[in-house]
Amino acid sequence: MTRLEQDICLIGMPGSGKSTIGKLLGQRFKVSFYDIDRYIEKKHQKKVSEIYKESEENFRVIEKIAIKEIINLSPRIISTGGGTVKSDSSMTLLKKDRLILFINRPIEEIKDEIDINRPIFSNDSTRIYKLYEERYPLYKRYSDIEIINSGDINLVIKKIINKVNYNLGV
Ligand SMILES: Nc1ncnc2c1ncn2[C@@H]1O[C@H](COP(=O)(O)OP(=O)(O)O)[C@@H](O)[C@H]1O
Ligand SMILES: O=C(O)C1=C[C@@H](OP(=O)(O)O)[C@@H](O)[C@H](O)C1
Ligand SMILES: [Mg+2]
Repeated sequence: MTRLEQDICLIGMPGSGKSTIGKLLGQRFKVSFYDIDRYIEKKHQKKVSEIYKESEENFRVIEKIAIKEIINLSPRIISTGGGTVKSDSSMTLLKKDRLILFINRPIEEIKDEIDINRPIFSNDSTRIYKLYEERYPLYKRYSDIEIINSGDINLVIKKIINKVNYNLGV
């Protein structure tokens, strides 16, 4: 497949690989890619972790405005932040005309890699398990396809392309 037949949005836990995979898919298909967090950082000239630390509520408002602006730019691929699924109205905007992929990376692999000092984990490495429990139903609810992200990321990209094609009957 040389063309990406369907616009895509990636959801999943923090550290699951959404930003990395979104960028790789954009390069693979030579299509436009936006990462919501990077867009927010450019727009506000501030780290998302700082905005989030000041107030999650305010961050979710900023995030929803960013989603509206990004959608107007008609990107083919969008990577969300791990908590975007907490806002039903944000997900309704993203779900329209887009295939939603749940990037599910084994928690142990996420835990081994990420900095637990991220504000979302409040310096507590066990917090990620609780977060996964809380959010898993949301990732399932909003996704069309689940992708296990484990092992060679290039093989994961291939798996995504195959699953997207299969889903579209291509
Ligand atoms: N399959 C994989 N193999 C090795 N490292 C991975 C894999 N998937 C993601 N990563 C790494 O995990 C880290 C978090 O990825 P990132 O794309 O920032 O996740 P997210 O945007 O979901 O928070 C990055 O360092 C990335 O390179
Ligand atoms: O899970 C969350 O609530 C968050 C995840 C982060 O994005 P990543 O999933 O890309 O790390 C970022 O949007 C913000 O710090 C909040
Ligand atoms: Mg990210």
